[in-house]
Amino acid sequence: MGGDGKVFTLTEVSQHSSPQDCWIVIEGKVYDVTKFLDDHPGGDEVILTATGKDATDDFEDVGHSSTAKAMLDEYYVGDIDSATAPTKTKFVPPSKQTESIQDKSSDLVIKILQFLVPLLILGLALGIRFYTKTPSS
Ligand code: HEM
Repeated sequence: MGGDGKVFTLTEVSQHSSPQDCWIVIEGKVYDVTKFLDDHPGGDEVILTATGKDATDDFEDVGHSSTAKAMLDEYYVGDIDSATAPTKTKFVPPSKQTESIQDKSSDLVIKILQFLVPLLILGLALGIRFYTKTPSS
């Protein structure tokens, strides 16, 4: 890669967030995309909103082509100090796991309720019918 192995903090990178001076962080690498802004098929706006943070997810979510990924190299200026901007992608699996565990337990509560509520209504209806029934002789 064409970079000189510099390491930047997220604060340093955040200082380059304008159309005249625009850096973005993708997968732990810092790119100076100032010259690319006008040429970006997705427009400069989206790239500018992805500054000052780890833009990996934003970049990936678009489903950029391998051509787009290969273009990154040209703008590489250094790496991000991971202590200042932990790469989100590395932490997605565990957080997704806990999310789904939480989801599962609340799913279970909903399933139990979905089972119990009709039973309660049925019981109530039968109870009312039992107590209001005119005694037949
Ligand atoms: C240096 C960084 C980037 C490069 C080199 C790049 C390159 C490209 C290229 C070549 C395309 C055309 C489609 C393709 O080949 O996949 C594209 C489309 C697009 N890009 Fe990027 N991109 C960069 C960063 C970003 C970021 C950070 C975002 C969003 C926050 C973004 C959002 C989009 C969108 C929305 C399109 C779709 C445009 C359309 O289909 O009309 N790009 N980009």
